[in-house]
Amino acid sequence: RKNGSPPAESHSAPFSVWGWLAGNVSKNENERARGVEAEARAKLAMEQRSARRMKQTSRGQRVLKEALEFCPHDYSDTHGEGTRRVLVLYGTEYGFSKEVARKIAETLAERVADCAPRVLSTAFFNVLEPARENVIVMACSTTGDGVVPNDARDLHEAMSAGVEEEVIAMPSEAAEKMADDTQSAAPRCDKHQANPLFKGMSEQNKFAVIALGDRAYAHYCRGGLVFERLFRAHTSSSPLVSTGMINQEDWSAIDAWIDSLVCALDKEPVLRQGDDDDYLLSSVLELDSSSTAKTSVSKSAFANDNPAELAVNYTRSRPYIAAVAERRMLTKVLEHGDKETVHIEFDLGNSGLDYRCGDAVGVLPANCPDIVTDLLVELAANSHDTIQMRNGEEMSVQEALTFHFDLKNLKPDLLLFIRTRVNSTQRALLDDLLDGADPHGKSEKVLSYLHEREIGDVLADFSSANLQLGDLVPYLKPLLPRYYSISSAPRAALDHSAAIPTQLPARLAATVAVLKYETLGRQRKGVATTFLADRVQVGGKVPIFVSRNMDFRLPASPSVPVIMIGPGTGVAPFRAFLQERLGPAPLAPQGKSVFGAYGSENGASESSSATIQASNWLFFGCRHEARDFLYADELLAYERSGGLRLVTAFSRDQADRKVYVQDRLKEHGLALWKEIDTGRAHVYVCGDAGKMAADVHTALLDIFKQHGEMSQVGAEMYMAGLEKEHRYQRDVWAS
Ligand SMILES: Cc1cc2nc3c(=O)[nH]c(=O)nc-3n(C[C@H](O)[C@H](O)[C@H](O)COP(=O)(O)O)c2cc1C
Repeated sequence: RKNGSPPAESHSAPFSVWGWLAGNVSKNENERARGVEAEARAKLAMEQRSARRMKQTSRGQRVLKEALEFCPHDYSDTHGEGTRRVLVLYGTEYGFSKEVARKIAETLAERVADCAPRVLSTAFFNVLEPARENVIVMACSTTGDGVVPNDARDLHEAMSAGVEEEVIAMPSEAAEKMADDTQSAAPRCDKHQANPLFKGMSEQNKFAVIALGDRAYAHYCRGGLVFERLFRAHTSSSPLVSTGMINQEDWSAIDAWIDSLVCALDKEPVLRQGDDDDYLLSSVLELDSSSTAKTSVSKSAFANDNPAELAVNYTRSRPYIAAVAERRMLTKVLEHGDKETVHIEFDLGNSGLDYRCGDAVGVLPANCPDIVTDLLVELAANSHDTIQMRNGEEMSVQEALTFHFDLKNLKPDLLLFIRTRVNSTQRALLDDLLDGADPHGKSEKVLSYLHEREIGDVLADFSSANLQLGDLVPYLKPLLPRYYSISSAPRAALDHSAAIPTQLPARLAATVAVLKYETLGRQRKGVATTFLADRVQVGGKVPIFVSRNMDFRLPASPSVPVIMIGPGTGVAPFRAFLQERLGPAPLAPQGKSVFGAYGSENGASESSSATIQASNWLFFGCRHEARDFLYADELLAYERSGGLRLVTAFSRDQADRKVYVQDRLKEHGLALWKEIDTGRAHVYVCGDAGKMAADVHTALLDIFKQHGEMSQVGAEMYMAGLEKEHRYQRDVWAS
């Protein structure tokens, strides 16, 4: 700092020694004080660093220990000669792959001789020494638009070093074909360039992959398939068994794949490890005995973690309990069937919870008290009774049913269990229902029966079973977090925006379409959406955390044009994008109606080209301008200010035909083509992964064909090029 000027921040720092001294002491004293201040600052920084390190290390230790607790084996028996070291790694976004990994480990421990399976999250891959594992089994899901889950990203990056790029970016169909063929050639991996962690891997290190996904998505099981190819590259060999590709939660297919793995391992010669120590076990044992925060984990497991991130890294198991700061309805319900969508804002207080535009918020919901009460009555249970959870923890029945169990999405094997408890009349009914079902009780008939029912309905149908809650626990799924695209820009982004007059409070907003429907003559409610829209009050608390979405990011330069396509709640991340680029919407003074107040005369609004200076283009669609035009006032205000080019498609506002965003895209085909090809625009799509995303994709290809004069293949290659340059990004979900 020149001229001894005080550090800029001391003016605003509430307890700054400097700020206090400056107004009260002479020049000499000032200088001495500055020295004291500098010393105090250095000491504080050191203390903070050491506190962060403690937090970082103890968090790492706890998680590693938690992860390894899934090991069904007694380690002490498994170090002898002939024991196979099997590591089951999982990469998960929503927890299903972890469940599958656990089942794999349990089965292998039970059915394969000389096998010591352990389970570990991919998030902790850097404690691994992959070359010292006899077998690595990987269970990995796919998220976003065909990418690996967040917790597997670092592993993906580390394994990708030195591997030819085409292998990593291989299209799904080719990858699927390869996955089916255990003999196809291994992709090339340059061992000199490889990450040191994987350098020692060879064909001695066997591997197998099970990819969890959903056929509704364009890139089916791509996350697992990418890892399969990376393992092929590093070991220069093929998987032990064909890669499993699992659609949704198909446990029969999972069991069949595990069976094939058991057979393959039975046939494999038992290899003895050169060393008897299990390095992973040693790490955990060391953790057990370490009372201080020494970095005992081999290879400094958490060296890559960014301490700043760790300090504010709330997760689904350690969420931030946020207060609801604001909630408002974004739609008007005029008749039965109209959509209900709410805007909800969480106060982030001093949490330090950090997010970026494009990220999603994970919400841990609570079940509706009516369902819980009905179930307590059905089970003749007292809410204060206690119950033992799967992890051994005891809690009240009320708490377990409210926060921990999914009471709506039921597993088919629940019916198989109930069948063992009912009287003969009800057993005959169940036999009929289960006729033709697989060993897990799954069939089309069973799924459609369960689809219409919640747990209380099933228990009422088979009341003679006389069940206790404890009986049901193994058959109930855990209540999972729900994810919503964040519809606000973080304060940090807004602070940098020229348009912000004052600092805004740290908040996080979500846009939630409320799910209400009827089955069997009863009103049903979506768990999380009605929790957020109806049950939690302003000021009430909600556990939240952030789910990163690295594949949905604004270009670094604010001058790069963006084309945003987001019908319905798909507009959520684009509201955040607009806030980041333009500042909060320049709303008109209070008193204007939210709906249609600024719309153009013919109902569909579009800015006149004379006023457009913006490189922000938004295609929004909904049913009716007057009912579900989300954030109409804000979007139209941006448009009026010249910051946004807005194109709307109100599908049901014209009697003769329905108009969707893809139709509007085609109407603006030439201008879009110029913006993409000449302007180097980035294109974003958010919303329904099924019909909307596919139709928009086709519309874009048609535009490339027509205005770029390309063939179908040429247009597809052009699109692939955009994707590779991250200029075509999608945040889509299957409804
Ligand atoms: C937002 C979202 C995006 C998804 N994207 C894909 C995808 O691109 N391809 C796919 O096969 N499955 C996709 N899925 C389905 C998941 O992979 C599937 O539900 C899996 O069982 C989840 O496992 P996990 O809980 O371990 O993450 C997606 C699911 C969600 C919620």
